[in-house]
Amino acid sequence: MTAQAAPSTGIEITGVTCRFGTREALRDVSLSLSERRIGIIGRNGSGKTTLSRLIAGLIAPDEGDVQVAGVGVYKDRKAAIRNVGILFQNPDHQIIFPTVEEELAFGLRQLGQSKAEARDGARAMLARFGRGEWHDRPVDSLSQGQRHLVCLMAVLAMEPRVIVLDEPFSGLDIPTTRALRRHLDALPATLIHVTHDPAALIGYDRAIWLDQGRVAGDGPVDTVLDRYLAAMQEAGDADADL
Ligand SMILES: Nc1ncnc2c1ncn2[C@@H]1O[C@H](COP(=O)(O)OP(=O)(O)OP(=O)(O)O)[C@@H](O)[C@H]1O
Repeated sequence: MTAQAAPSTGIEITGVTCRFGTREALRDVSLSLSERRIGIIGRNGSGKTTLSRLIAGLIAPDEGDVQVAGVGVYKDRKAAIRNVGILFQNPDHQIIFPTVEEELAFGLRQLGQSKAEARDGARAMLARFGRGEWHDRPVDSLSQGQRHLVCLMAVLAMEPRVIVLDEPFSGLDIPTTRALRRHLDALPATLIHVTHDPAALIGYDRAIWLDQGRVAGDGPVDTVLDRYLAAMQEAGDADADL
């Protein structure tokens, strides 16, 4: 019997252009991502969130193709939720249920778990972050940072192969950030981490710098960050794009 080739676990982005009206958020981007820890940096409006949403299959490219582990993530949503989880920048764009436990259990139900399994899975995840008492808390009663943590726990509970994190530490206090960072570092999943903070990418395998919808830098973190920070210094305050 011949050994079968292992299925691809990588992310293949091929010739992707993404427009909003006449604005090109991404232009002809091709990336083959197989590293476990990948950072995406760039200025406001450079296309980072658009790229994250494409990888998670939440939007379709106008041109080109996005595959994760061999799955067309926009076309095959059922397979995509097993392959990719995304943490949005704003928790209120993600949360749909009134209580914390329901929010965490929802994703597990989507994966085919029974009600009881999903409830147990949700409670186990809350316990892992020392937030067991949150299970019946109305989401409305939590702070923005706490709601962000709920979203992250919901993604982690589903154990996707790839986790896309859009500014995962925004709004979290220092102990929670540290606990989260430790937890993320230990995960076997591939992490795609969108950030404005170069320090968040220390120890990462690869950094991608987006500028005006194109890849301006791609390679080892130190090299890409050096070039990115030099360019930001050069741009200076006068060019702040608000
Ligand atoms: N839904 C939308 N409708 C119209 N334009 C959009 C939409 N989403 C993004 N854009 C535009 O696409 C470009 C890229 O936006 P994107 O949100 O991907 O940037 P970003 O790098 O994530 O920015 P930030 O760091 O500010 O979050 C911007 O010019 C933005 O105005």
